[in-house]
Amino acid sequence: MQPMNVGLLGIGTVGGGTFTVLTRNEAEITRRAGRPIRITQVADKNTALAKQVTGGKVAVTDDAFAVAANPSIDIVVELIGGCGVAKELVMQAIANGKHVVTANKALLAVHGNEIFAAAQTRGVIVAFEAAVAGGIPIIKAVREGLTANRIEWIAGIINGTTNFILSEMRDKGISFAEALQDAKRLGYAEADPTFDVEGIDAAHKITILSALAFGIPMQFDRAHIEGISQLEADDIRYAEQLGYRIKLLGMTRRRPNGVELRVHPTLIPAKRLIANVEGVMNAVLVQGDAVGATLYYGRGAGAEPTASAVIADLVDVTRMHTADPEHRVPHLAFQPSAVQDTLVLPLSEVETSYYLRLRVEDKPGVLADITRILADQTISIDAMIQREPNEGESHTDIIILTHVTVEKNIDAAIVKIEALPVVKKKVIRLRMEALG
Ligand SMILES: NC(=O)c1ccc[n+]([C@@H]2O[C@H](COP(=O)([O-])OP(=O)(O)OC[C@H]3O[C@@H](n4cnc5c(N)ncnc54)[C@H](O)[C@@H]3O)[C@@H](O)[C@H]2O)c1
Ligand SMILES: N[C@@H](CCO)C(=O)O
Ligand code: NA
Repeated sequence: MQPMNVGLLGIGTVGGGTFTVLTRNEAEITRRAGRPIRITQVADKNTALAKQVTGGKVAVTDDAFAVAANPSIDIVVELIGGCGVAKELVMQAIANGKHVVTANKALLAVHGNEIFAAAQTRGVIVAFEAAVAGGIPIIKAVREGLTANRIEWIAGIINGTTNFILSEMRDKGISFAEALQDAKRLGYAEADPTFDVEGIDAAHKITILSALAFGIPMQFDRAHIEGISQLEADDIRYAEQLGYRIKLLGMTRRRPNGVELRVHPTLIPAKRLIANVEGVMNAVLVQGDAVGATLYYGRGAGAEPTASAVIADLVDVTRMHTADPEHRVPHLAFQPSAVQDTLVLPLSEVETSYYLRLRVEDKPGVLADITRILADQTISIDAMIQREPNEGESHTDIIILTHVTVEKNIDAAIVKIEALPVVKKKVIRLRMEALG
C-alpha cells in the first residue's frame, strides 16, 4: 500500500521522539492508519544531529523550505518552535497543499486565526494535539468527545516546569529561586525559562483551549498572564494551613457578557483531584453542562509523550485526508462560519474569590478597620487566620479568604487597606478557584 510521506522539520527533543516512536511502532501504527506512515525527509539546521538520530536511513537537509516545497511530501511536521521561521514554513506548506502537524502552541495562539483560515481556503488539515498538554489527548476530547456539551469552563495545569517548581517549594519549603535551580539541574526548565515561569506558555495553551471550547477566535493578546516568579514560600505555607494548594492555573470561563481568559497562581481546595497533580505532570479539568466535570491527566512534555500526540495527528491526517474538507472535524471544533467574535473580559470584571495577606502592626482595632473596608466594597469574608507574632516582633500577618466577588471591588479595597497607617507592606493578593 502506498505510504504516507512525512517531512520532519526539526529533529530536537520532540522531533527525535517522533522518529523513534514511529519507527518502533511502525507495524501497529500501520494497522491503525491503513497504510504506512514514513518520515522520508528531515530538515534540521543541525544536520549532524539529524543524521545521527535517523541512522542514515532518511534524506537529511538543512533547508526546511525545500521540504515544505517537496512534491513527494504529503504531511509536513513542524517541530522547530517559535513564531519566526516556523510561521513562514507552516504558511508555505499550506500554500503548497500539504497537511501540517505541529506542536507549536506559541505559533497557534498568536497566529492561529491566520493559519487556520489559510488551511481552510486551501483544503488542508493543520493538526496540533501536541501543542496543548503534550501527550494528553485534550484537543481530541474537547473537539470530538464533548461536542454535545455547552462547555462552561476549562481549568488546566498545563505547564510542567512551573508545576514541578511549585511542588518543590511546597514539599521542601524552599524558595522559587532554589526550586528553579532544581528544575534546571533536572533538565525540565528551558535555558531561558521565562515563557514557563512567567505563565506565557500556559497562556498560549489556554488560549487554544478557549477557542475550541467556546467557538471563538484565538485571543492571546487579551489573556491576563501572571507567572510564579513573585510567589513567596510563606503564601504556599499559609494556603496549606487553610486547606489549599497553589497551582499555576490556566482558566477560561464562559460568562453572560464574554469569556474569562487568564493564567495566574491559584489556590485550589487540596481535596480536589487536580490539586494533587504534582511534579511535571499536567491535568486539564473540563466542565460541560451535560457530562459535568471530566479530568484528563498525564505527561505534558518530554520526547515520547509529546511524540505520542504528534503521531496520533499523523494517523488522523492519514485516515482523513481523502475526505472532503467539509466532512472533516473542523480545526477549532466549531464550523468556521459559526465562530463568534466574543469579548474577552478585562481582569477588573473577573469574578472569583481571593486570598489576601496583610502585614500589619499588632495592635487593637486593626482588624476592625480592615473588615469595614471589605464590607464597604460588599466583599464577604469566608475565613481568616492571624499568625502569632514572633518574640519581639511588633507586626504580624493576617490572611483573609473572601467569598466570590468581582476583581474591581478587591482592587478598590486593597487601595484603601494599603492606605491604612497600620498596614506595613503591599497586600499580597492571590485568586482562588473552587473547581467544583
Ligand atoms: N519539548 C517538549 O517537551 C515539548 C512539548 C510540547 C510541545 N513542544 C513544542 O515542540 C516544538 C519543538 O520543541 P523541542 O523541545 O523539540 O525543541 P528543540 O529545541 O529540542 O528542537 C528544535 C529543533 O529545530 C532545529 N531548528 C531550529 N531552527 C531551525 C531551522 N531554521 N531549520 C531547521 N531546523 C531548525 C534545531 O536544530 C532543533 O534540533 C516547540 O514548538 C515546542 O514548544 C515541546
Ligand atoms: N515547557 C513546557 C513544555 C511543554 O509544552 C512545559 O514545561 O510544560
Ligand atoms: Na495534547
